[in-house]
Amino acid sequence: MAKLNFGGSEENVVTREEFPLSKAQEVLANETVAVIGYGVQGPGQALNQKDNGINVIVGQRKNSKSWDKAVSDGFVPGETLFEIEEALEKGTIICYLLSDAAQIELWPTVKKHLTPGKALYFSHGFGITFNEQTGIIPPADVDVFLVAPKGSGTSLRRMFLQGRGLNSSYAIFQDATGNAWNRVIALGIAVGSGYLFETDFKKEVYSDLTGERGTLMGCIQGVFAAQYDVLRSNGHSPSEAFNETVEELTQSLMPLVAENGMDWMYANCSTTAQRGALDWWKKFRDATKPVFEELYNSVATGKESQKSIDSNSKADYREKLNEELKELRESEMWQAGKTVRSLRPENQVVEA
Ligand SMILES: NC(=O)c1ccc[n+]([C@@H]2O[C@H](COP(=O)([O-])OP(=O)(O)OC[C@H]3O[C@@H](n4cnc5c(N)ncnc54)[C@H](O)[C@@H]3O)[C@@H](O)[C@H]2O)c1
Ligand SMILES: CC(C)(O)[C@@H](O)C(=O)O
Ligand SMILES: [Mg+2]
Ligand SMILES: [Mg+2]
Repeated sequence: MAKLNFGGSEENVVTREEFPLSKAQEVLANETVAVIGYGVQGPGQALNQKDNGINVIVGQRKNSKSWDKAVSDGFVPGETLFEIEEALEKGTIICYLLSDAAQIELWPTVKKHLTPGKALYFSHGFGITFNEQTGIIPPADVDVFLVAPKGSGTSLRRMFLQGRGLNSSYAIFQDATGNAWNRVIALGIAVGSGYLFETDFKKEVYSDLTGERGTLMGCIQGVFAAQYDVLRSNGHSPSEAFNETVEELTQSLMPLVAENGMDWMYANCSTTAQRGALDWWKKFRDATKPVFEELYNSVATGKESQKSIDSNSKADYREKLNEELKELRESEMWQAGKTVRSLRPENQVVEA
């Protein structure tokens, strides 16, 4: 395990150089990895493992869209694709990739199949950390660990196919076999992680819930909407407001920030932009910090996890979700975005 300096703090990370795929294949040679659930993470992790030569099977409800997707992705019913219980029985490592709320419902079934020496793998610290809400308490004689890709399952697969790798965190909650570290790192490499950084279950879920509600999705949509509204109410056209709020960020500036960092970005725009951005960033930090404190507190007190469990278990969950997504999709800002996206040259149909 390498110790790397992250802005002055030493942290443990595991790279592919240090733990190559050949080592992961060796560690997992006698294992059957059962990926339970084929939603967003399921396909990314199962397909990457399959392409990496790991003995992977999928457990999914029959007569579902996800079952059909698994078939069209190359998993074969009766050979590498099974009903959930059959996969649980066959698997020596159970990758529990149902939605966090569904994991509660299926837990008694999963527990039944966790015989001594097996491993229970998560991609989130949710079920274990909030066990008073989820009831997920594994038996003491199985390994329990997580690999949490820091991004969507869609990106995990795409980046794998491009020869790249998404970063993941890893954590061990229970080492019953004495081999949990090798198992979890091997899985982390096999699912296509670029590198792995160490965490624990509680830190993973607190940071993940904060991030997705914060800068990754909740906050960014709120900030987009605020700036777009101000531009629109001051007479700017939708195309101008969208380009200046979203399109330039995602298409031009963020890829450069990703490559070079924010100081480089500031240094490589006009002196006018530089001055303004330097003057304003602290004001935005100070304005949003209390909201982030409120958010973190809501995560740490278990309010966010409870809300997510409650809403997910309602019968009209999908219907309500679709209504809320429709509100976003049909907002003027994202309708303008649809037109803007269609105008990107790579999205234009070129006539011969
Ligand atoms: N979505 C992501 O990109 C992402 C990223 C990092 C970590 N995670 C974590 O990975 C895990 C899986 O998340 P996901 O987003 O892939 O899940 P998901 O919401 O896509 O659901 C996964 C599967 O659960 C099945 N399912 C739902 N309810 C069920 C039930 N009652 N009984 C049986 N099957 C049921 C669905 O058919 C689906 O195949 C979660 O712990 C999540 O927090 C997800
Ligand atoms: C992809 C995300 C937002 O990082 C993940 O945490 C999720 O829950 O889907
Ligand atoms: Mg998450
Ligand atoms: Mg996340």
